[in-house]
Amino acid sequence: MKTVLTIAGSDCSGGAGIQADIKTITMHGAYAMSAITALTAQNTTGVYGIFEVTPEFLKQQLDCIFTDIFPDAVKIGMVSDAKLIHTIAEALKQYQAKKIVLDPVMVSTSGSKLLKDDAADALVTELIPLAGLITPNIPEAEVLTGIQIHSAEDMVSAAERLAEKYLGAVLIKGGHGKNTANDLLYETGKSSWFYGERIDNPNTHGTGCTLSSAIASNLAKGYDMENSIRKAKGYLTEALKAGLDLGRGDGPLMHNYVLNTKTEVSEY
Ligand SMILES: Nc1ncnc2c1ncn2[C@@H]1O[C@H](COP(=O)(O)OP(=O)(O)O)[C@@H](O)[C@H]1O
Ligand SMILES: Cc1ncc(COP(=O)(O)O)c(N)n1
Repeated sequence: MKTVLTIAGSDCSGGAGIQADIKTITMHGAYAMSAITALTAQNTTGVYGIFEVTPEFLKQQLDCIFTDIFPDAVKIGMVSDAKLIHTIAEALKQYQAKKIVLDPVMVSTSGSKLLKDDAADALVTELIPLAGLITPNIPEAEVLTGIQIHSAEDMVSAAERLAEKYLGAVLIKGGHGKNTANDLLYETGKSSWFYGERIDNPNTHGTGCTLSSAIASNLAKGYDMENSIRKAKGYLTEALKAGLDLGRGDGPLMHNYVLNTKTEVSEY
């Protein structure tokens, strides 16, 4: 069985963060492990509290994982603090972690800051260079490049700018566009579009977390970058299309939509 580690924050309401990642990795038939950077008190209406772990405890979690069940791929999500970012970067180098997908989480869909102001530099200088793929959404790509993105051409310019700075591949997600949901991959000087049908569903809590952990799962299973993204986008689109409607705000995806006909283990 392939193994995937997610290093991210916990979302007690189950739609984003560690919980979305574990559901996604499990639905991909891989073994999910987690190193938790922070507990968040949040639900579909907003983020109400963040309780970070200490750098020492994060390192302890990473040591336990890497010295026992080595992950075939690693996904990194919310890491709000510079010291925690540093701890992760050092551990990934120490254990020579492979296939690192980094979702540079900055602000939640509900509008809360998930990255401290003084941590953005550490993310850029310490963690992004270790990633094989980074997956910024449009507002995150704007912060990372200083380019205002209003069109598909702007997405290409931003991806080129990011690729000049970092060695890895860049996927700019287009979910924040109005009528489209097209994502752009820029890898070794070449750009490829992943066209997605825009689904009329306001319940998009955790889309970014889900996409990046699906990509990490596919990479762990041995697919190349392009196929890993194509398959991940297919999974995400179906999970959104399934039309789950939970909570009073921006609800979660149906990660287990493939079980549509048999919804409980007891039915097998
Ligand atoms: N309404 C939608 N219909 C179809 N795909 C969507 C929709 N909203 C987001 N996506 C897709 O979800 C993924 C995450 O994108 P995005 O929402 O931009 O990231 P984030 O969750 O990090 O803000 C991308 O593949 C994007 O194209
Ligand atoms: C712990 C955690 N990690 C990431 C997100 C971002 O997800 P989204 O952009 O869909 O709100 C979140 N809300 N919570």
